[in-house]
Amino acid sequence: MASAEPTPTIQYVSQQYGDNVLQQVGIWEMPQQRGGYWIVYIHGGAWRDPKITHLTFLPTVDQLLSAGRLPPNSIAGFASIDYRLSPHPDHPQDPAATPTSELRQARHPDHIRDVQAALRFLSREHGVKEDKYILVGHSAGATLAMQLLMDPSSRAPERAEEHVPLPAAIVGVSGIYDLVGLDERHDGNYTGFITSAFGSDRKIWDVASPVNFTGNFQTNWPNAKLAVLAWSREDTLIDEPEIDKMAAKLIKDRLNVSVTKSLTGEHDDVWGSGQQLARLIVLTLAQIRE
Ligand SMILES: N[C@@H](CC(=O)c1ccccc1NC=O)C(=O)O
Repeated sequence: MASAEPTPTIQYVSQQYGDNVLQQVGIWEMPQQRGGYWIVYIHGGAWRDPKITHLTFLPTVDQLLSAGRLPPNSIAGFASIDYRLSPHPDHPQDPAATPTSELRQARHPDHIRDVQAALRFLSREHGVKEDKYILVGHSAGATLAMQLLMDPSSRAPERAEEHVPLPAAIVGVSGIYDLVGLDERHDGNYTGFITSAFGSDRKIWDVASPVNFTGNFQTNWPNAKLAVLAWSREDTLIDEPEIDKMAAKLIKDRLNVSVTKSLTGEHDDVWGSGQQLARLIVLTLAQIRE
């Protein structure tokens, strides 16, 4: 039956979930395929790079739709979250001449609050429900994915308006999980962007770092199916101890963890063409649909 299935049509919209221009989500919805998982992406860019936006997920969406590798009805849609960014010295803004809604002056916990607000919006407006999506984060986006599980306000079932749906699986790609350790191993070269995002108090960096989470990830994420951690040995920005320490913490907390170091290329190559993220998503889907 070569000609049976028409190619699924997919509509792209971007929608605001807040007043800042960066408080928006890109959504690719497959209306005729309700019932499958949503794939929700959080981009990286060190919490500050305005050139890395939700649209960096587009090559992955294209790959997944064109490759014909997705089982029928396995995907309900794709969403990619923008969130308010911190200041970047290479992209200065004049506060006197810039509308507040365009200022990039976020400071932790603004980034994670925006991710939570975006997930609530996606749940309300698009049916992205608890356990019915895979959360994929790259670099600082992987930090945010883990921070979602660390934050008690993510889990407020008694207060419906605050409740944030948690994913069935998380895929952390080239993630930052230990802010102090990462900066130390890079001779303080990351102090600038970490300070821009978290302030100068390293005690706050430690509390915000997923590897130092004093709670238990499994307790906070009781319906977890799978945590995937992926990294490329050719990544010159994020080194191996990041994925190793994160894996150790998740395993200690008794989550089902899959670690792969078989990505290739530089830090941003793992999402650049979309091929590697698409492959990770296909594998993750296969594992959680078993
Ligand atoms: N392009 C970023 C740098 C960046 O994204 C980055 C640098 C080192 C380690 C991790 C990084 N990104 C994580 O989200 C910047 O302009 O600050």
